[in-house]
Amino acid sequence: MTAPHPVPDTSPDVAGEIALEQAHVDRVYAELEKASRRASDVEADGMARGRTSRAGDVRDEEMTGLFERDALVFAAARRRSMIEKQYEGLVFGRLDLGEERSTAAEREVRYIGRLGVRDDDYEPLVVDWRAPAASAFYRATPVDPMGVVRRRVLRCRGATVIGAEDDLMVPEAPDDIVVLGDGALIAALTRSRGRQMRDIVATIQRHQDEAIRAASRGVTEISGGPGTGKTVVALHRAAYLLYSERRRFENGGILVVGPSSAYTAYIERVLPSLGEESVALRAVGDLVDGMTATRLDTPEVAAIKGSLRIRRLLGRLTARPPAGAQHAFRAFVAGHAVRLDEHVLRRVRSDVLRNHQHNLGADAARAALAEAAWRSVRQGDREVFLDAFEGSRAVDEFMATWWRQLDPRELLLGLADTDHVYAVSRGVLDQEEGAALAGSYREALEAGSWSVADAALVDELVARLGPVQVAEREDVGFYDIEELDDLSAYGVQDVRAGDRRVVDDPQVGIVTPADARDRLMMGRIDRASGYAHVLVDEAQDLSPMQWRMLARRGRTASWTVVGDAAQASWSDLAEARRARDEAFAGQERRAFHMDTNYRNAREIFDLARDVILPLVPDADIPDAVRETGVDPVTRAVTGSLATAAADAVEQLLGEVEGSLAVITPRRWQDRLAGLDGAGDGRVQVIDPLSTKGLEWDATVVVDPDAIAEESPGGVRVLYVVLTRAAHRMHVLRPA
Ligand SMILES: Nc1ncnc2c1ncn2[C@@H]1O[C@H](COP(=O)(O)OP(=O)(O)OP(=O)(O)O)[C@@H](O)[C@H]1O
Repeated sequence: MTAPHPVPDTSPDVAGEIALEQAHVDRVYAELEKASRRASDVEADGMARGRTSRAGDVRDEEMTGLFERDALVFAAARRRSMIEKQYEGLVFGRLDLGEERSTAAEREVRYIGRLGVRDDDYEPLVVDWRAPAASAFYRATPVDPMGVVRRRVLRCRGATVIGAEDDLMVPEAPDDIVVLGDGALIAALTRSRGRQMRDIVATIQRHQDEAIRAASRGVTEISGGPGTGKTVVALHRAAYLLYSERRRFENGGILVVGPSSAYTAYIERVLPSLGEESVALRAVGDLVDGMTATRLDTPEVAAIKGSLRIRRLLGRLTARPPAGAQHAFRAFVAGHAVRLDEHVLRRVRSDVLRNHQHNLGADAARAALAEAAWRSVRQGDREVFLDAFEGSRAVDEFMATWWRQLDPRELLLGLADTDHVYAVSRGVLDQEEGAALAGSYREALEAGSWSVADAALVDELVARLGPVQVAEREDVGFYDIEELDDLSAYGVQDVRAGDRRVVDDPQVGIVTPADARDRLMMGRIDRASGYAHVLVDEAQDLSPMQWRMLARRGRTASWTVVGDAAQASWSDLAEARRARDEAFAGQERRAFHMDTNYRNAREIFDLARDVILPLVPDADIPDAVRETGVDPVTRAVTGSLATAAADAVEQLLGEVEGSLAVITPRRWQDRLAGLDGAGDGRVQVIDPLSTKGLEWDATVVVDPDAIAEESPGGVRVLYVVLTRAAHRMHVLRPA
């Protein structure tokens, strides 16, 4: 395999060129040292300005001083932290610009780096890769050289230049120009992979750069087959947007959404390495604040929870009286016996819900109830009656259950009762589907964890119900505590108002999250906050309900949407497309297509292509540019699968330098779990769906037929699995 670390080149041409580059890089680092020291001084100075010898009130002018200080210290600390983070490989490119036959004196030299650095005379020593002056570094080609004679990619370790790779943009190099290396891209692609994705800032290709720098407004769609750089391009686009319109995107926020927490862990280093930390990275199961969902439902249940028809069921849940509410209202008010039957209460409820979200509608409901009560009496003075109604303890008690605050999670957990599901799903789900849905909530109650598909349902319910209103501390009075106390009869052991514990039974002690129901209801669910830009990766997998969840976060946002239909694990693509169109709310769209596979060696991708094409003839098949001369190994296993997998792992650990995955369907997971962490942590055992968006140097694919059978997207998920390896792949088929 190729060496993971570049070895210094020692030929005389190279040594001379590297010495020249080193001189410039040294100047840059010296300048940075100075800048870093200046930033520290500003920080120290700012802190000193904020110190005051007088305790007590702060005068206005002092306040202004403090704001200034905060702004100064913030800017200086940010600059210093950026400098520290981008120390490694700070300068990575050089352009020699001029006419084809120009002399050295006539040419302009421009260095490109992770951030811009200027000398004392404000002359640029390095141009930020995102600045317009850097764009020729990515866009110049021999057909359209854009004034570039030579583009050079520098390889550095720390502050030391150890190599360089050149591309000549003119047919013949001027005499004084030395051309080194075989091209930076292939060198980058052959390097081994780690556990986390790296940035590609030194080797972004022209077509990728066009997508990265596309206008910020509207919807930018990036499509392409496996390994075509869609994810990495989208992340560089986020960094570019922050650079080009920092105020808009930093204030409004950029949300990056991926399929799983394994994916967010995999990509989380890319943006910080580009100097950007103010981006929210979320897995689709973590989009609802206060809720974390990683468990996957069976494909049948995921299909029910993801499709739009579930909205009818959710609508019925929110329109019903809460569990425990009385069916009729009876009380003496102002000397009159009032009785409101179930059908009257139902009408009052539906009238109120027409104009109010349930959790925000308690006052309106109380007023409507008073009117209905008055209509049923119509004796005496109306105002006197309404006043008495308002002050009635019986009304308080009735309202406390009839219109209590509803937590969306409680409504979903109610679906663990199959009969309840049948009652609310008539005309929406058949019996089998209803039973499967109920089963999934019993599973949640056993496991104490939500499924990824539940997040979208909770979000939909929050939108219908409104956020749960928590009483202010001083509003939590005797009645509340008394009423909450009763819940202990139903197995509730700990109730909190805000962050205050109001039921505390010393016999029970502090309730730990080991209690599954408690764990499911932990934290406070809130309304979605909006973002200025939403970037969605693996968009082909989102269900219609998940698109609605995203739409709530992107009502005023521009979008970058990345995907490949052939890798979809969601079955009803047409319905998902409609929900997606709705989320974009008619904004202008621009599309970019990526057609070069930078990940897989050609030999590996050929195998994957032969699997997908017979079943999905219109799959978007990219060109794999790199060959290793080594075909993937396919073995029929007659003996123990665990032994065969261990053998494959051992062989591959010797052949590649970096990461390795054993990808196995659910049925073999337990038997292969022991391989996780082997090779000093280089080996990971992982299920097929969780491999979305990830890559390894080598993979062992276990039982491909079972992967296709078990997965909701069938062969499309197998296609994902077969396109995760960069350099080597073994496929094991139980005979
Ligand atoms: N210009 C480039 N220079 C160096 N490496 C690149 C370049 N473009 C892409 N790559 C590498 O190719 C690999 C695949 O990229 P990425 O994961 O973004 O592809 P993808 O299209 O999102 O794949 P998939 O759809 O299969 O998940 C990554 O290792 C990425 O760093």
